[in-house]
Amino acid sequence: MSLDLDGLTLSPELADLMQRLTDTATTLQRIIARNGITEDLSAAQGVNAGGDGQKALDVIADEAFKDALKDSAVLYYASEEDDDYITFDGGNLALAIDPLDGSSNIDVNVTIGTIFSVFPAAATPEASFLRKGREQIAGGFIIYGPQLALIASFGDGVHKWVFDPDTGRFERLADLGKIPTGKAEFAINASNARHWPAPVKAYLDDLLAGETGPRGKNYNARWVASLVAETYRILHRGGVFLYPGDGREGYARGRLRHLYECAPIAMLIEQAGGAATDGVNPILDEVPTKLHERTPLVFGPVAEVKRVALYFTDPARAAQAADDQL
Ligand SMILES: O=P(O)(O)OC[C@H]1O[C@](O)(COP(=O)(O)O)[C@@H](O)[C@@H]1O
Ligand SMILES: [Mg+2]
Ligand SMILES: [Mg+2]
Repeated sequence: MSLDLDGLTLSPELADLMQRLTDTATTLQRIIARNGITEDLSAAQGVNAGGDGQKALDVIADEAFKDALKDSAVLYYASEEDDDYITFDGGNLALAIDPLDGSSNIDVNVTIGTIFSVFPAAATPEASFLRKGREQIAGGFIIYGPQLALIASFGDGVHKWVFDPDTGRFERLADLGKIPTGKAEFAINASNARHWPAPVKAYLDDLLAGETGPRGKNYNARWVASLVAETYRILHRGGVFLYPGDGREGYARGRLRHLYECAPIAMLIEQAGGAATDGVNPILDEVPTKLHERTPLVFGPVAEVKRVALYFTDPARAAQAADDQL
């Protein structure tokens, strides 16, 4: 096995799936490393079911994962790149996947990833996937960056592996602990500020006011436009992420997809002692009604995410409340 699963009690089917996902990731990493030599992986390929333009690598990644799942325990497959659920001759698992996350970064050599969510297979694809994210048996992502890495949770904390190109193995490193608190750093696409709802505008105004404002400190901003990269950073050094709904046409529920982006990220964040909401309600308690459903997403340390919620529910207290009163 090239993925070290020692010490984890995964069912044989889930262990096999994790192995297949990471084997495919090493293939994709090699393809990504050669971008531009014989093929332009950012070339436009059409439009997916969610209305996003597809890049060559979106399609290559989706096909690679589908191929890798032949004869696996995955019965139902739900992908960002497919209009509908796909049924395989599988067994007891249902896999939702964003095969290639952060695709606007392919042509600029910036970190991209694959996000995955695993449920027990039920009688139909809808019954398997359209349920609370709390019922996931695995959630995580693979990140194609300076390092190829895997971050995953099976409901017992957040585990981390780094691919060693010398041995061809994903080596398991120390589990990630709690998301660090107190890091004055936020991630939001500020170009949408004029479209944000009032609570989000007010929250960001208070952060941007810096040490003379209500939060009393200066904040740093980061926006990689790659959910896997923002999540990796926040899990390791803290800070808060927001992709809210906004006033642009089609963005009332933000941009990110509940099933194969937000639910697995929310599982990791909660397992790291943080919180992930749609602004107010926990993502993992919400039930999507369709495959490509969007949801606003806010995540980070619990106190900060609760404070964001106060801007929606009790704006008068939002900036002033002490962390332990949130
Ligand atoms: O370009 P925007 O609106 O800032 O959106 C960036 C967000 O879109 C995404 O790239 C969406 O994912 P895909 O690349 O899988 O479509 C996220 O990774 C990222 O957080
Ligand atoms: Mg994505
Ligand atoms: Mg994608």
